[in-house]
Amino acid sequence: MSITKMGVIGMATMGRNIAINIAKKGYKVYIYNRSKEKTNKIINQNLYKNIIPTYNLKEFIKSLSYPRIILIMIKSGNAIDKIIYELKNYLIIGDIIIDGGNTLYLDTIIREKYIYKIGINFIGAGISGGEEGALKGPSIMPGGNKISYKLISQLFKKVAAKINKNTCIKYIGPNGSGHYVKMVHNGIEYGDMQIIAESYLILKNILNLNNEELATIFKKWNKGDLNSYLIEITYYILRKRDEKTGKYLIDIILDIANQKGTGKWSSKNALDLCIPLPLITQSVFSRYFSYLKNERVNASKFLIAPPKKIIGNKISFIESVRRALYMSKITSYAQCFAQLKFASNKYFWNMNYEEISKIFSAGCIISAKLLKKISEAYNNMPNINNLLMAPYFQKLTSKFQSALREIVAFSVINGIPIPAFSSAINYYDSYRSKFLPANIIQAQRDYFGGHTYKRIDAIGNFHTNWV
Ligand SMILES: NC(=O)C1=CN([C@@H]2O[C@H](COP(=O)(O)OP(=O)(O)OC[C@H]3O[C@@H](n4cnc5c(N)ncnc54)[C@H](OP(=O)(O)O)[C@@H]3O)[C@@H](O)[C@H]2O)C=CC1
Ligand SMILES: O=C(CO)[C@H](O)[C@H](O)COP(=O)(O)O
Repeated sequence: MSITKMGVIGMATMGRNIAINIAKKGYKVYIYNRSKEKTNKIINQNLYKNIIPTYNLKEFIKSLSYPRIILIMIKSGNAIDKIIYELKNYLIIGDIIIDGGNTLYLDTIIREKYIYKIGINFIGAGISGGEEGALKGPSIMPGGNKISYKLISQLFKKVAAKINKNTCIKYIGPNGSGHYVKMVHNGIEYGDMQIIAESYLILKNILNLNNEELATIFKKWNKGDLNSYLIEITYYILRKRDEKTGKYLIDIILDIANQKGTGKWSSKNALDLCIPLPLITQSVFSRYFSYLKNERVNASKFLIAPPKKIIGNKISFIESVRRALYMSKITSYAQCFAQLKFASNKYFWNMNYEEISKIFSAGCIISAKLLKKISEAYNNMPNINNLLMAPYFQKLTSKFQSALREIVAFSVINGIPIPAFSSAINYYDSYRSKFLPANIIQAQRDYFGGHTYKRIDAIGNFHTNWV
């Protein structure tokens, strides 16, 4: 069946730009937004004749042909339930609703079940790329009923980002799997942003570099292994001047990092699954630390910093920071892909990690050169438990670990907070540890609570009368 038209609900940043993107590909796009101002704004821009405004849901649905394909791009949470509740009055068996927002995968699992029961197909699609990606080609992670996905796949392949011969969309799996992958994508995004921020802090505080010098370093890094969207925009951010004052904008931006919460979802999920995700969790906590601005300012007057140690060779220090950043990035992706694997097994999603790394390769916030190495690693070893064990990453981390150790130690000695960098080396060391001191913890649990322990020389649970 050939699709020629579809509907988009929600004309804020993402919905508007995806609607334009779809229209550019020659489809008729009927748009609807709760408040009419956003709809009128896009129409007044006179962009494409095949973007057609509608002002209530009834009119919106009537404009579409069967099966009606409706992409919802609105604020996640209750708003999605409300809109589905209204839509359900007008939809018939076989119509397709796609939730393209940042929805919690657990909500998608519930909604898919409910909507499927009434005969409507539901796809929970993670979409990444921000404003620019939505317009030029985002990375799309669809989950849900595979037959419905097949109906919309041709259209969405035209909309998605392309890199080399790869189109950044692939069916992920049933029910909430697409939104789960988007959640993990955002966890990676939090980690990447935090380790870039820590690199900036180390270089700024230890080497006293100015914004132009810092920008030059990021520009150079972007030409090598660290090549990524986030490193690229950091270069532009560091050079941007404030229109009002003429000063560097970065020096005027308050050091409080906000969040909508998807990074927190990743961390909470890892805690629920009982799997380690320290770098992402430290990145979430770092945003929480940033909120304590007044307390931090006050504490800085009373809690003494250590005396500054001077570094020897500036050039080799910068190279160590680059290696520390790359090593941290690798451990971060290793943690997050291990999280995907654990969840995929638990929920029977049968995820393909090679394909997922390819979807992340362009159009999204975490697009990076490293993802090519990750997809190659999964191509060679599809069932590997942890990316650190892939021969390429074994070799690379054994070479780069000393730089990360050096930078973490030097930052700690100088009193520079680097929670994500230090969690990266701790993850690496914990993962490669044949022995961890959990025997002490287990003995303590048995001592105070009779919780029993296992022995290395016998099978079963044992309890000791410790006193
Ligand atoms: N911004 C980004 O960079 C990215 C966002 N996303 C996700 O995509 C989705 C859309 O994001 P974005 O475009 O930024 O928009 P926002 O998340 O800022 O949401 C604003 C839109 O939601 C609509 N809305 C809010 N509540 C309701 C409701 N109860 N009923 C109907 N409509 C409602 C608003 O309508 P009204 O104008 O009437 O208020 C408006 O169109 C979100 O889930 C977001 O998390 C995903 C990737 C990137
Ligand atoms: O999904 C996104 C990109 O992939 C959004 O930009 C996301 O909302 C940013 O997350 P937060 O507001 O929590 O920093």
